[in-house]
Amino acid sequence: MAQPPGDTMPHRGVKICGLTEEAGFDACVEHGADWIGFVFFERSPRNITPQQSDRLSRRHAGGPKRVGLFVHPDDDTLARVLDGVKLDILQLYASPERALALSQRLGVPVWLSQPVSSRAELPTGCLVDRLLIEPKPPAQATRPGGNAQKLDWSMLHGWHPPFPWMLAGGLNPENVEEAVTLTGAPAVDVSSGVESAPGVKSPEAIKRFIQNARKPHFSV
Ligand SMILES: O=C(O)c1ccccc1N[C@@H]1O[C@H](COP(=O)(O)O)[C@@H](O)[C@H]1O
Repeated sequence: MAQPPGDTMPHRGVKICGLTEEAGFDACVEHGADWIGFVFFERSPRNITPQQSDRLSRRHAGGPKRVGLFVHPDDDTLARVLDGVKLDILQLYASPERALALSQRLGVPVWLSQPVSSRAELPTGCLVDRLLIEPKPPAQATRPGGNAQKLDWSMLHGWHPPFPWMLAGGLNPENVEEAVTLTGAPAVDVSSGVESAPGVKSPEAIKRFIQNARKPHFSV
């Protein structure tokens, strides 16, 4: 539903994904990110071990919820990571059925990444706690996300699904305000767009991304 500027705006959720070092993590806490993501995927420049993520996470009690990102994880991988670090939410690249089964078995909220390339591919239902709407990766990509690739936001125009979702893919401090204005996304996720080098977060970019994502806007 469109809202004129000046009305009470709903809180726009912000997730900063792929934290590996202290400065980035501290910036997320300081500037009020809702969620931070740890990537447990070896082919990512943001890959982190359970022990490293646990050390980072323990720098601050409370703060953003800790999201663990997994790409088609087997049961052993999940068990090993969950043994090493406390995660509040699992973000999965998996089939909806596998995601649902894991959520029921592990008793942890599960988000599902949903790559799309056209409006016709937008999901009509959600079996888990939230969907992340993002572009399909380029043909030569070595990972399904975290490629700084932008979705064609126009495909989300007027899309108001009855389930929680989040916009991801190619967002950065400069374009996030336009992205939320055009899509009405209730929450946004960024990884590459707040980095000074692959896998190294920029505290300054994190601050600007969070501020710009939450600027009041007139959603269309
Ligand atoms: O960040 C990664 O390295 C990554 C690796 C494998 C799967 C997903 C990954 N990141 C997620 O991809 C999207 C978009 O990222 P970007 O902002 O375009 O870099 C986001 O959901 C990240 O959580």
